[in-house]
Amino acid sequence: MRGLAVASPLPPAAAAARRWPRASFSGRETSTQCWKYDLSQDRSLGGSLRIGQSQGSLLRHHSTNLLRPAAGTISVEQDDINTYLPKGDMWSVHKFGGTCMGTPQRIQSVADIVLGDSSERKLVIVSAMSKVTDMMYNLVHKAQSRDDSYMIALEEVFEKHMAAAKDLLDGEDLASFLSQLHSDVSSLRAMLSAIYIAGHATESFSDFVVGHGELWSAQMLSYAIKKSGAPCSWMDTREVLVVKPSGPNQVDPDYLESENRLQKWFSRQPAEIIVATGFIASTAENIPTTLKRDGSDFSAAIIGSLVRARQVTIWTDVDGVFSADPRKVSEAVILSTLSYQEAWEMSYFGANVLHPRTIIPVMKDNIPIVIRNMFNISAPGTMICRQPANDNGDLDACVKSFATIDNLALVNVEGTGMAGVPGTSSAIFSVVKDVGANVIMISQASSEHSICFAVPEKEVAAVSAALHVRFREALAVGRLSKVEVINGCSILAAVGLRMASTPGVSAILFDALAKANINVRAIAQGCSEYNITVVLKQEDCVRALRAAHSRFFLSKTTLAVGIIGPGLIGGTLLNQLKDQAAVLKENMNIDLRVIGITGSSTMLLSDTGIDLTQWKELLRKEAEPADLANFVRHMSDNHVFPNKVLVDCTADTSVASHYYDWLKKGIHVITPNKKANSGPLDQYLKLRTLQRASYTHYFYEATVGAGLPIISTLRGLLETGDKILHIEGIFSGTLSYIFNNFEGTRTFSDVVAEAKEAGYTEPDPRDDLSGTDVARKVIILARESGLTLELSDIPVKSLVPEALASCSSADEFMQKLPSFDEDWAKQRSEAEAAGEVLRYVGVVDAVNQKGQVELRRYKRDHPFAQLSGSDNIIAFTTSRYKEQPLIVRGPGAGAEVTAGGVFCDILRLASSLGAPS
Ligand SMILES: NC(=O)c1ccc[n+]([C@@H]2O[C@H](COP(=O)([O-])OP(=O)(O)OC[C@H]3O[C@@H](n4cnc5c(N)ncnc54)[C@H](O)[C@@H]3O)[C@@H](O)[C@H]2O)c1
Ligand SMILES: N[C@@H](CCO)C(=O)O
Ligand code: NA
Repeated sequence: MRGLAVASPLPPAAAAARRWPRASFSGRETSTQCWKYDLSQDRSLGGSLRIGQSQGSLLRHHSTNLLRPAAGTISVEQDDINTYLPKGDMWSVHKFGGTCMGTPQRIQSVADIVLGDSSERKLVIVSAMSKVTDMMYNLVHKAQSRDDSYMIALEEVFEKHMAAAKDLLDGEDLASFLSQLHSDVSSLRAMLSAIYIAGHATESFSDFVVGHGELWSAQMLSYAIKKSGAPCSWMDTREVLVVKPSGPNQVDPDYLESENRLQKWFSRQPAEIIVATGFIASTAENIPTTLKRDGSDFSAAIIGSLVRARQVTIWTDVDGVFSADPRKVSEAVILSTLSYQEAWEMSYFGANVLHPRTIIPVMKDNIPIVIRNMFNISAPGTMICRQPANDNGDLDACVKSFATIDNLALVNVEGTGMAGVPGTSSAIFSVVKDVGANVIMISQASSEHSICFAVPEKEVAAVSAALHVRFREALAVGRLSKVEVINGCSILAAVGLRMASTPGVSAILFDALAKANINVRAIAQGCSEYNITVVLKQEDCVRALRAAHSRFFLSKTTLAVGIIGPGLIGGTLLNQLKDQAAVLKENMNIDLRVIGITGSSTMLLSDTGIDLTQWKELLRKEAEPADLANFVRHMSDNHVFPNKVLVDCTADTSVASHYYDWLKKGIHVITPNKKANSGPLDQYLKLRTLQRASYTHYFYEATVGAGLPIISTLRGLLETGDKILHIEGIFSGTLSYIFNNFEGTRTFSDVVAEAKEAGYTEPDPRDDLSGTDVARKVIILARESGLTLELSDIPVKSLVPEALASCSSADEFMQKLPSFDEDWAKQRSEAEAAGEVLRYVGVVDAVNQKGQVELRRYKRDHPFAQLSGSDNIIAFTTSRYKEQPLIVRGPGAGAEVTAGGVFCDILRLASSLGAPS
């Protein structure tokens, strides 16, 4: 049918003029998905013709038909029409809403957009100027409530349009518009006066009044377009668009009648550009009415369908349809395409998409709708069509968007008496219907022991009460065990057409939720699989939305970081994060935001991320008194980021004692602090058990060997089934440095001071010299290997002279240390005389379940004697590495390498949260 016009040898304008008076369609949606063109009414056509489905016959018959018309019916497969129709002379339909028509300048811009469209024929649907529809409803309201200020209000309406017209038009156009405006306002005055007298307005009176906004805006725009010399008519759609009521505040178009009327209209006014009124229509009896809610979009879709438009463009003030509410998800993106069903689903969830009703008329004709921003013409907008062309088959791309609904309650009806008993769900939902509550989602497991559904929270009390009444007996005898209400719920829905045919989508969704530590209360997925709906706690909803969105969308794996202890390691880490953040974002899609830094006296908090180029200064100037509880609350209350990590860069036992609670709250923990893993065994085991049982991560690579891969190497051995026999090494960067450099040229105390200066020592160097730091590392590795040892089980040879153990500060210790230099010089020379060196080593004896820390002497050719700087060396002897141990060696202390090790843990966390590897 559309092919008739397409293959026409006539010039386009003439073809269109001929087409419409003669085009009459019937039986358009047949069961065989055929389109039929009824030529019987077309007197210029004679005979009978049926068009086949192959390209050749289609085209041949088309041209035959046009050159030598025949009467009868043409049926063409829908797909053929799409394939063979050239787009050239088809209609382009545009719709401009009230905001687009808000001022004379905007109306002029609308005219420019229409003129810039190179389609041969354009039909432009407009709403009333912004606020005018409300003004018109207000007139009616005032008149029927006997408020005679309706006269002044009508005057304001008049003034507004007159002013706009004077700005926009001139000469004869202006005169004729104003004369029409005058005459319309007079009839409105008469109508409103009648309403005032009656104290009542019928729906059609009201519709008559209200529809004038569109009549005026359409006329103004058509004059504005004509001013540029383009042929343009305006159409009062009440003359063509016939609708019938189909429910409260709802109408259905009468396509056949509307089409007939449209043809007649075209036969009278075959212009290339037509500006038509949105929103208004008439009944079959020619009584003015409106299309009710979302009226103008609906008008555009119906008219788009009537003229078989190439495309319907809905102009608005946003760049298109977002992948999620941009107020909640800052990385939401504009979708380039959506299928009709996806748009449908999304509009249900309140996304700023078209009302589902609007989509129906164009959907049946496969006419694409494009949503575009009139204030940003460069944005291509979102195209809603049958099967988006750019669906490239990516797993991630099959979810198009996420939406949420808040303020819901779940009702759970449970009991063994439900299974296999037909009618239970019918009974439940008829109660819900009687209460008038709206069921948002339903879920029933196939065991049939429970059925749950979500309703708006404000309706749940009535639903619950009614269910208790209805099932009183069943509850009393135990056939039902409970009717339970769970308040404070939200729905998160993932929408996407290709979820249907793509395995793994729900796995990704639930994985993202699990990793954000979000509990899912109920799940529903319709058979259409356009939508997976999960019910969760309302307080988790935005976080869930962000977690799911960032997992599917491309956008970054976002991780909010809280740094505790911005000292040497913490401070170096902050600087490394500053330098690397942009690269990570660009190359790895990882978005790290430090949202808090706390030292022991002050803390700095931010909801969206601290500017790391000046964190030191900010911490000095804008900080508040430090309070660890508030700091942690700031992290856990933050709903901007789905994933959070606390990085403990202190050496504090009390900070470490909180890890368990933080992990419980779903906050990941990363630390170079050895206190937790080398503290009391029971607490350590509790922590590890929690870590294993949750999706919350606890990483501590830098606790042993700083940035060297010690923990990860050990884990790799264990997890692949190797057996640890023995771990031996130099675990202290400080002591390594000291004995590597204590070669007779400098005193022992000087070398210790150098190690401290180089940042190798613990905050208190006695922790290093006493062997405690090494013992802690031995314990950490021993426990990691499965040994259940306490720190006190490790015999430690302390290098701290007894007399200095009681020094009150690290400084005092450093001052008094030189008095022991002689003793040290002696020990060193004795070893040297024997061709040996001093080395401080730690041992994990897994076979005998023991650990040990001591100062040993090694021959000069021993690998432990070959170290330099702050090198650590760790030798793993295992079942697989039995003859030759696996050795890891390198600098094992120092700010950069340690902070680097902590940073590595942060990235390990990001990657386990879904960042690319
Ligand atoms: N220096 C290294 O080479 C190295 C290597 C591996 C591991 N580590 C570990 O890294 C951690 C930090 O070492 P560092 O050398 O940076 O020490 P540091 O003394 O320079 O820094 C510690 C910071 O933590 C702050 N702090 C202490 N208690 C706090 C509390 N309760 N709340 C908030 N802040 C607190 C301090 O004010 C200081 O700013 C230690 O656990 C250490 O064992 C250090
Ligand atoms: N003080 C420690 C830091 C690394 O844990 C050392 O010297 O090894
Ligand atoms: Na390490």
